[in-house]
Amino acid sequence: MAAQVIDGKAFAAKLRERVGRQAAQFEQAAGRKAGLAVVLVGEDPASQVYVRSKHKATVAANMESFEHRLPADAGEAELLALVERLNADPAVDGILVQLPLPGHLDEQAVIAAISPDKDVDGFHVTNAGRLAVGQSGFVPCTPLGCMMLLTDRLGDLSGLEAVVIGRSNIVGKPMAQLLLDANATVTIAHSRTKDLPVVVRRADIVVAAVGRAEMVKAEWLKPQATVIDVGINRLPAEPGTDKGRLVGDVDYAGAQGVAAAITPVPGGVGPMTIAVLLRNTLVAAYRNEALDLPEGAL
Ligand SMILES: NC(=O)C1=CN([C@@H]2O[C@H](COP(=O)(O)OP(=O)(O)OC[C@H]3O[C@@H](n4cnc5c(N)ncnc54)[C@H](OP(=O)(O)O)[C@@H]3O)[C@@H](O)[C@H]2O)C=CC1
Ligand SMILES: Nc1nc(=O)c2c([nH]1)NC[C@@H]1CN(c3ccc(C(=O)N[C@@H](CCC(=O)O)C(=O)O)cc3)C=[N+]21
Repeated sequence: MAAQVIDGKAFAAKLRERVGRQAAQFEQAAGRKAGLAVVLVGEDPASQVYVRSKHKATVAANMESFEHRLPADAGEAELLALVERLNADPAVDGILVQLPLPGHLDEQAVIAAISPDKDVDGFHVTNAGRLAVGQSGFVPCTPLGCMMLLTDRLGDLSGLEAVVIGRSNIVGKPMAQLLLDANATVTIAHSRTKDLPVVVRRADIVVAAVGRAEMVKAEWLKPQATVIDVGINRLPAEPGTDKGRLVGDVDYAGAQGVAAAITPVPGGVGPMTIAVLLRNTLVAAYRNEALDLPEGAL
């Protein structure tokens, strides 16, 4: 039987709608809209696409969107000064500095400059630490979105074997942390893992966050596994076309014959990331105004 397709796009649309309704209520209560500032340094085309879709989604969810573009050769002092201004701006609840930054800029220093209470990406060490010790803070959008899809599908994850492939600070590590908090038995695999197919084979839940097109093969999967494919890889354009198609880190077609359920690329995790960003921004807005988020809101 073919695997079920986990429709992240539809799930994300519902989440954005809920956030939009709550954002309208926030505006009533606070006398202003919740605000998200996005900072883009340079002209990376993929980043420009993301930033544009974040802007549209923010406005559609009844929030204010502030876009700041700096040239690719902007100095670190200039970027840090902008972050400081956004930290101090009461109209800004959330700050996102689009990554990757051009090579001459120190990403860690820039992230460290963002106020943890406005760090809706959840990348600041304060928020990473809060996640690690179980305090409430901001959780990175992509892993939180993956968890929403998993718990929606599987309910209680207690005792399930989860394998996360990838250990980045923005996806793999926080993903593993969330799965652990949900009482899964968690393994983190990475480029030094000796026998990845064998490790993946024991997983009831596979989260692939590697950045290698179709690396995870159908034969690696345990039958009836649930597969969350975070990877976004653009294949080279076919002759006669201008853009290559997007694929994930998992051999999607093959996995469909083995897995119980799988997220597609596009239309899986990607749309969830943006929806959770809006959710985090609204949570930040309620906190910044010291208002209580309505019970069971999001
Ligand atoms: N859908 C979405 O919203 C988002 C999608 N992404 C996508 O997710 C993917 C991962 O992103 P990100 O975490 O930032 O990537 P990074 O490049 O920071 O991390 C990749 C991880 O994969 C591991 N890895 C690399 N090669 C192998 C291999 N052959 N076998 C096993 N593990 C390997 C690396 O191991 P090691 O640590 O040993 O080097 C590393 O931990 C990318 O495709 C990215 O575009 C990212 C963010 C959001
Ligand atoms: N500070 C920061 N925070 C991020 O959250 C962040 C970042 N920097 N840098 C880049 C990555 C990547 N990322 C994605 C968001 C949405 C889609 C998305 O919506 N993807 C669509 C397809 C989009 C397309 O067609 O290109 C989909 O999968 O259906 C993908 C990837 C956020 N990131």
